Amino acid sequence: MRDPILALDGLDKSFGALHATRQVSLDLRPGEIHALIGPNGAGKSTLIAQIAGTLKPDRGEIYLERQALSSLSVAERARLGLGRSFQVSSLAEPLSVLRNVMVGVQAVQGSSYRFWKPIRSDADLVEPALRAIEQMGLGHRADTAVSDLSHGERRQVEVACALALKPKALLLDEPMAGLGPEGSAKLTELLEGLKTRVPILLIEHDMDAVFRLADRISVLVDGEVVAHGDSEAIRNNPHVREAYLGEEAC
Ligand SMILES: Nc1ncnc2c1ncn2[C@@H]1O[C@H](COP(=O)(O)OP(=O)(O)OP(=O)(O)O)[C@@H](O)[C@H]1O
Repeated sequence: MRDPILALDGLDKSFGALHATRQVSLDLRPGEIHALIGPNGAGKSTLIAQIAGTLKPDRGEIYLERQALSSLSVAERARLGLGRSFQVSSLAEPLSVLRNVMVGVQAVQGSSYRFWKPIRSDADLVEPALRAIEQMGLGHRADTAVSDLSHGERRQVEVACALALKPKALLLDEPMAGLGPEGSAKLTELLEGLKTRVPILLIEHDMDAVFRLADRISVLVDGEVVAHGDSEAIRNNPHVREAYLGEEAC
C-alpha cells in the first residue's frame, strides 16, 4: 500500500468538559476520497480545523507527507500543500472567475498582484488559475463575473481556488451544502474526476454523494471514530445504522 499523504495520529481536543475529538487516527492515501461522516455535533468541523491549523489539538500530531504540522501556521500548511476550499463569502463578486482564482494563487505565492495590470498578463498566476478553473468544469466561465454564477458554479470556483495552489491533499467541508440536486450531481462528478490528481478528505452530509464518491468512510460519533470501511461496509454496519444513518437507511 502506498504511504499516506495526510495522517492524523491520536488527535485529542476538549473544550472545557466537552471532549470534542477523542484519539482520532486516520489517513488519506494517494488517489482516494476518504469521507468523514457523523451526526451534528460529532466533531467533524473541529477535526478539520485542527488539520487546517485554526485550532490547536491538545494531543496528537498531523503529518503531511511525514512532515509534522502542529507547530505550523495556517499559511505555512497551505504552502506545504494542504488545500482547503474557501467559503463563498471569500469570493469577490464583481471580479471574474479567473481573477478570483488568480488572487488566491497570489496570496500563497506571495508575489504582489497588481490589480491595474491587464488581466491574463502574468503567466505565473494565469496558468495555474486557468488549469484549476478548467479542472472544475468552468473553462467557459473564466471571464464571467462571480456575481453572474449559479450557487453550484460558485462552489466550483471555491474548489478551483484551492486547486490552483496545487495542493497535495484537499480538505472539503460540506461542499454540497445548499446545492440542489443538479448542483450536487455536477460537483460529485467533478470531484470524482479530481481524486486521481489530489486525494480528498471530505466532510459531507449528503449521503448519496458520500456513498458514490468515497473509497473509504470514517464515522465519527461524540468525537470518536466508531467505524471505518468502504461504502458497502459502512452501509451494512449495524452500529452505524443505529447511531447515524437511522431507519431510512435500514
Ligand atoms: N470553539 C468551541 N468552543 C466550545 N465548544 C465547541 C467549539 N467548537 C465546537 N464545539 C462543540 O464541539 C462539538 C463538536 O462540534 P463540531 O462543530 O466539530 O461538530 P460537527 O460534527 O462539525 O457538527 P455539524 O455537522 O453540525 O457541523 C459540539 O458539541 C460543539 O458544540
